[in-house]
Amino acid sequence: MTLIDGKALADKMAIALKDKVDALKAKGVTPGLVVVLVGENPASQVYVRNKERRALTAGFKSEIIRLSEETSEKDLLALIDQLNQDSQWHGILVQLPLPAHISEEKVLLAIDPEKDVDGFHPTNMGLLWSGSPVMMPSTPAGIMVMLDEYGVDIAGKTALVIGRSNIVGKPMAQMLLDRHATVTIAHSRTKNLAEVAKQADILVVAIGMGNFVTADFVKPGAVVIDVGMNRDENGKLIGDVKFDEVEPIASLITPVPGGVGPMTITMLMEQTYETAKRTLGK
Ligand SMILES: Nc1nc(=O)c2c([nH]1)NC[C@@H]1CN(c3ccc(C(=O)N[C@@H](CCC(=O)O)C(=O)O)cc3)C=[N+]21
Repeated sequence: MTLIDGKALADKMAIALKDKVDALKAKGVTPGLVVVLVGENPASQVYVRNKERRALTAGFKSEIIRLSEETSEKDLLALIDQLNQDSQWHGILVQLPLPAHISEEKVLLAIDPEKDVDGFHPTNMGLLWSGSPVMMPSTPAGIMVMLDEYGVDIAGKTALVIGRSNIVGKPMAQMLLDRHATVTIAHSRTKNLAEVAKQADILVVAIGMGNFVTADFVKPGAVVIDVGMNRDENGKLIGDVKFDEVEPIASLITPVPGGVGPMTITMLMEQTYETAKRTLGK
């Protein structure tokens, strides 16, 4: 059995989380997660709906604020300021990508780092890189939980992260480094990528190109984590890894859907719960 079942693990963690949330509610704190969605990006709509569903199942207070594509940067920043002040919200998530006329950097800077459950604020990114993380980006955090759950030995192993985004690639590399892997970050300018990838014991693929990683990229017995969320010509959700070809070679592999995606949402919930719990002593 080589499959890492992210959906099953997410469901298992959701049950445990519900109990933790009930206990926190008994102490008078209900975790609150607010999601801000600007525009009509259909893919974002699906993710946001999944987040809402999981938040309500966990017993959170949850709201989606939907703003039109034409919302000004100024109005969005004013809304974030208001949510920062509002004590019912422990976590604020502004769904990315934002429309082109809004500066992502300004928006992420505006979110109170203590409510930044995505871990995208430079303060939280810096804390992660300096070895004392508080808020961690959900996707790589979920991948670390999956690796641990499936007993993957990380220390001393070679890990290759393909993709260098602030959201996945960079924090993923740091988390693997923190667990004593020998980490390489590859990207679109990397030469001989297949050869480089073939050295890796742990291969994390986050480049956003459907079926990009084929059998010739994969060392026999490698652990392969597919962060990709692409649509094929029929609108079907596919990963960055050509699953059918790579699965027989890998020792463990995540499917798409049902792998990294559900765990991303679960980690967001866990992080919002932890953030709410931290307010108890305040
Ligand atoms: N500020 C911000 N934070 C994010 O965490 C964030 C974001 N912006 N923008 C978009 C990406 C993408 N993302 C996903 C989360 C869950 C699934 C997910 O649940 N996927 C399911 C199925 C989804 C389907 O069927 O379409 C699965 O893989 O099994 C996918 C993608 C969070 N993101």
